[in-house]
Amino acid sequence: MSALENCWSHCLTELESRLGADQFRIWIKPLVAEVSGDSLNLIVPNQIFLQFIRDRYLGVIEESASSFFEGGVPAIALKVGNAARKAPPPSAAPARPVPTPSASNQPASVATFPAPAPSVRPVPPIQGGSTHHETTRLNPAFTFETLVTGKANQLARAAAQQVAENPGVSYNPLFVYGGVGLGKTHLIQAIGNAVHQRNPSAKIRYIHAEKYVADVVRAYQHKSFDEFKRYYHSLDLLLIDDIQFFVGKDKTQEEFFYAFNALVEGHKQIIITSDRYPKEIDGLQDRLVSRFSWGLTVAIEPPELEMRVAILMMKAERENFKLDSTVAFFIAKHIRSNVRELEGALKRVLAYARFTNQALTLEAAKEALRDILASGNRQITVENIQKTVADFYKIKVADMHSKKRTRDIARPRQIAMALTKELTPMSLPAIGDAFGGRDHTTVLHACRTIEAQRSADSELSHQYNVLMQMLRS
Ligand SMILES: Nc1ncnc2c1ncn2[C@@H]1O[C@H](COP(=O)(O)OP(=O)(O)OP(=O)(O)O)[C@@H](O)[C@H]1O
Repeated sequence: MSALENCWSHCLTELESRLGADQFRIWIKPLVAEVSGDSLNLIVPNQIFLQFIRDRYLGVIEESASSFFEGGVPAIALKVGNAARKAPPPSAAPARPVPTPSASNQPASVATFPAPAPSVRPVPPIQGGSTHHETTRLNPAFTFETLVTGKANQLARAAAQQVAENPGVSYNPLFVYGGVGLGKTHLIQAIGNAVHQRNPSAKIRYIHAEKYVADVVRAYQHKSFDEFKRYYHSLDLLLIDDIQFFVGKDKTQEEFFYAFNALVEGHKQIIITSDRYPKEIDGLQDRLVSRFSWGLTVAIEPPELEMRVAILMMKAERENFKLDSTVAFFIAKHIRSNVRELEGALKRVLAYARFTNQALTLEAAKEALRDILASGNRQITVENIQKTVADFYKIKVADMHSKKRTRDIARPRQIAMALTKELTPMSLPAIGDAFGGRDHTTVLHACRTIEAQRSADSELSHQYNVLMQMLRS
């Protein structure tokens, strides 16, 4: 093996550990290395891939190569081509296999309270109780292995993994928040599946908040609160999804408060999700909100382009479909709102290709997604942005044009200006006009202020992302 071949071998090993298995498999593994004189040519499948590698990964590839040569960087050229793939060098770590159902991936049996549906097999009632308890399952597909990681969810995932390894010890409660379809349920069920796998006898309960409310109502009607309490207070892990559904349900909040205290005191783990940061959930009792911040609160943001492509590639792979990166980019560029929509678009494209019995080309994907793209291409207007932001911050649309400068009005107005700059082709003076005849320097100042504050203030950054998601969906 030549020095350059050895160097590429070294880069592969180093890049896999630096970038993580998902990014490595999607972006680095498809590169085919060829030595040409003193230069290392990396052959990529197409032009878009080339641009992406050049913009995002060439820097790290060069760093890695330079560490092999102890400082000197070999010439590395990116080229589009169809080079036959060589066998991977011996030191290159294999790509992570696609998880298949196995003992590690089996659904957890989870007790539920009380009987949710007659179709589910009943198991004997717990001692003294009059209500039937039944088994339900966590979704076996929602595991850490099938969750693609990116900037948008890496913190949440790291926290979730810690909690899965040490439930009741590290962060209690773990509170995960983020917009619709961004993987909150997937993440918390991954914790449930991991805990079950380590400890099959752990008493785990996943419940949607709406169902918990219904359980409280039923316990109330059947005067079976004692049993209700005994059941919930005896769990080892309680996963409760979409807690914003507790708003305005005082009796539910009270019961949950008792369950929360009993579980945390007993070092049993609670994991909660919501579409909002706890303090933003109007109508939730203060004592609950303050308890939610006892542990760790983490956000899941909408995935960036690269992560959306990785999700598409992974989902297609699981369906035994090799998705061309050009097609994956095309879908990911156009479907930006959330992962559920991304999955829907991919299913459509795959079904179309199977149904029409044709290869999954870019043309086929465009055809399959024609109506989604047509509706998604609608223009985002400044009026729409002003209304969405005003509703979100509970101020009047008129305040977007007014001269008021109090912070609770000036901040949303600045956010709306920054969003208008980002989401519409309007010029700074035109934006100034639309915001009560302000000068273009005021708009520029607003955009810069919001940009700086987004990097410094994670809460503001989250709000900005949520607004962006609302406007684009
Ligand atoms: N990072 C990811 N990697 C792989 N799949 C993902 C990822 N994020 C979300 N998904 C998939 O997207 C779909 C929607 O995710 P999920 O139901 O967990 O979202 P959610 O945030 O709980 O939505 P909602 O707010 O509507 O309850 C699921 O099929 C999930 O597997």
